[in-house]
Amino acid sequence: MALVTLEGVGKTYRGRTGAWEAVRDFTLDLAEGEFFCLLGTSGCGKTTVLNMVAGFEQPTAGRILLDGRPVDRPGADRGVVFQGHDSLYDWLTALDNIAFGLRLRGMGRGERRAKAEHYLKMVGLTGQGAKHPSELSGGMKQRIQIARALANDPRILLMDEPFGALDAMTRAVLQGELSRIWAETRKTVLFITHDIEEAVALATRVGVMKRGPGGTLKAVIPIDLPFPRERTSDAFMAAFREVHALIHDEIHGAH
Ligand SMILES: Nc1ncnc2c1ncn2[C@@H]1O[C@H](COP(=O)(O)OP(=O)(O)OP(=O)(O)O)[C@@H](O)[C@H]1O
Repeated sequence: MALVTLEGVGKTYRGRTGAWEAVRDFTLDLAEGEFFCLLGTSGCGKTTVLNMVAGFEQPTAGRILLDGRPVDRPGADRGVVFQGHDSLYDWLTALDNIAFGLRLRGMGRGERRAKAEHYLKMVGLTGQGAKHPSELSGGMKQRIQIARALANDPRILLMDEPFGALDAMTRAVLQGELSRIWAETRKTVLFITHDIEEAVALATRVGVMKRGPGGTLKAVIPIDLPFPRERTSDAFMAAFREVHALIHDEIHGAH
């Protein structure tokens, strides 16, 4: 059984300016342990899809199942990592940010601390736990967000362009780190990006979305390359070209 199932999912927003069909007939099964990158141009509905899986938004058509049960609200079984780092609590240290969800679940202080330290180490920030978010770089804040999400041991990690605001070098470093962490934990990941290279570097499968209105899945491409991935290899370039060819029409406006 798939871990997450999206069955004919649609989302029409209704607001003051009328109705906008952001997503139409989106169908996808996510298997346990896979790293699925959802790729598409700006406004095609990627965030809307992720927000529905997260339970922040409700589909207006179709349904979403997690472990066979309908998703109708946010839950600790889904860990969300956003692009910005505003979701970290400024008044808490990095370590306490990581431990926040554990505290809510009633875990004792010692166990909480040990777990938070474990994930701090996993994201390469051992020794930085006493700093507050304002004392951390953008890349470090994203690492803390990832550690916090993992600490809650969710069934799936939902990542919405988590490296979108970072400079190219930091971004490449964090992509490598995330790939290593995924190989270590085999956590199921749904990762949103509009960066083809990022998708090919990280994913076991890439889903390319068609432009909206009515954004939907246009194709799913398995990326059967070993990790860690060598971006200058012929096989990587071939996969890049395959995905690029699919998204080309979306970028250049043809339908
Ligand atoms: N709350 C909302 N109310 C009305 N329309 C919305 C709302 N949220 C998103 N939309 C519209 O739905 C469409 C899809 O938006 P979404 O944010 O899902 O796209 P995206 O692919 O994630 O874009 P980007 O890559 O630019 O973040 C857009 O046309 C957007 O204007």
